[in-house]
Amino acid sequence: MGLAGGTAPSLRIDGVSKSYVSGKLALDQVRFQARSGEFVVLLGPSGSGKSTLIRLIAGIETLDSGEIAFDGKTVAGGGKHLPPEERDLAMVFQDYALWPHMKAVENVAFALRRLKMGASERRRKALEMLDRVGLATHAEQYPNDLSGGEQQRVALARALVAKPGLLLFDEPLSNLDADLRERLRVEIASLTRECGSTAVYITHDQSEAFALADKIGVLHAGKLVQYSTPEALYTAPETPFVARFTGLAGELPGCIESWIGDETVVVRVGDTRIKARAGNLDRNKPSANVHVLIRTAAATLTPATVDDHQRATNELSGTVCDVAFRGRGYDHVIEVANGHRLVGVFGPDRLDRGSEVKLSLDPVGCFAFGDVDAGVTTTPLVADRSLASLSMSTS
Ligand SMILES: Nc1ncnc2c1ncn2[C@@H]1O[C@H](COP(=O)(O)OP(=O)(O)OP(=O)(O)O)[C@@H](O)[C@H]1O
Repeated sequence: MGLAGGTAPSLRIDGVSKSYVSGKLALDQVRFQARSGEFVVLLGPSGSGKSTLIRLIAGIETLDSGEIAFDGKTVAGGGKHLPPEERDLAMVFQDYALWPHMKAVENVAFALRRLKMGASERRRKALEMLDRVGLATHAEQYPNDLSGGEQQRVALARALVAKPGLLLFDEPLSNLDADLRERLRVEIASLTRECGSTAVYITHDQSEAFALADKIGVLHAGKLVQYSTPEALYTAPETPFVARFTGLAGELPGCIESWIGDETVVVRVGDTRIKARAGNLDRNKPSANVHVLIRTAAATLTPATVDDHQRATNELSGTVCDVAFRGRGYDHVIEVANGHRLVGVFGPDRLDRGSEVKLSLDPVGCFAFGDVDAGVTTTPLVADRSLASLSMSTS
């Protein structure tokens, strides 16, 4: 059975704000567009407004101001609010949300109830869809007799069976263990793309976001702080928050020594110089003290040699503090100048704790930011191993 259904709508979110009765401003002037068939991931920490935004798109919540349009037609805003059942969408929830009194096949067939087809046709399509998600043999079981991963597959089949124009995913993998997450993530990606639907997927997991997205929107305290391709987000984060939330080895304080053009600075850090992309800096507004934020993938590790006292630009010396086996190689924690640490520094060989090393930093993965938040740490908020292998040559 081919999955491609009707036409997938483009999606426009325009200046959308939402506050709750508590007075809490959950979304503040959020604006982005998705093309027909695009897979958008909204990434942000807990409380950043992800669920609120996806619920507004679904029509489960009403917005305060702004507009949501599918294919240029307003579904919410300006006094209009189309109910969820009139939006040609399906949603996959974190907690599966299956009907406990219905068998798997009945849960899936239920999504076809509004279409003009007989019960046997609905059942046939539901069985086909369960087969597509690998659950043909579980069709007659009730949700309570299925594992979490199986229940989420039923929920995925239910979302896909009516071939909706828009698919919404509310952290669908967060209740599953690591191995299952990875397998189901791949299935979600391939089935959604085969279906041709426009998709909006929310998560706080950056590796999931990078693996799935055509576009990633990063939410921070109700604001969409960056909306771009995964490659652009990784190589050109616009704020320290975005850089930190998408995986850093660490941050080193320094001061600007010179500019190269308008986009690159040379920062003096201890006894070395680091060439870095000028994050939020403006060469016309001097900002002497900055932090260099360093991607894990930007750091290449080699054992120190006797002539290493001559430091080239973007080379640091350090000491291995910790080493962890990661299958394909090893992640190291390296202490560099003034006790600052870089974590998740990948190398094919184990370098023992206490050994002296040389770090070469690719300028493409180094970002100089002024005005970084107070209380800046050298430990990234997120240091995801799976991103350590991302190439820095995507810019
Ligand atoms: N029903 C509600 N009533 C009052 N405040 C709410 C309600 N729902 C969410 N909020 C608040 O709005 C803000 C955004 O919440 P939201 O659930 O959208 O964030 P989130 O990024 O999805 O977080 P999480 O990942 O923890 O679900 C939070 O500060 C939250 O406390």
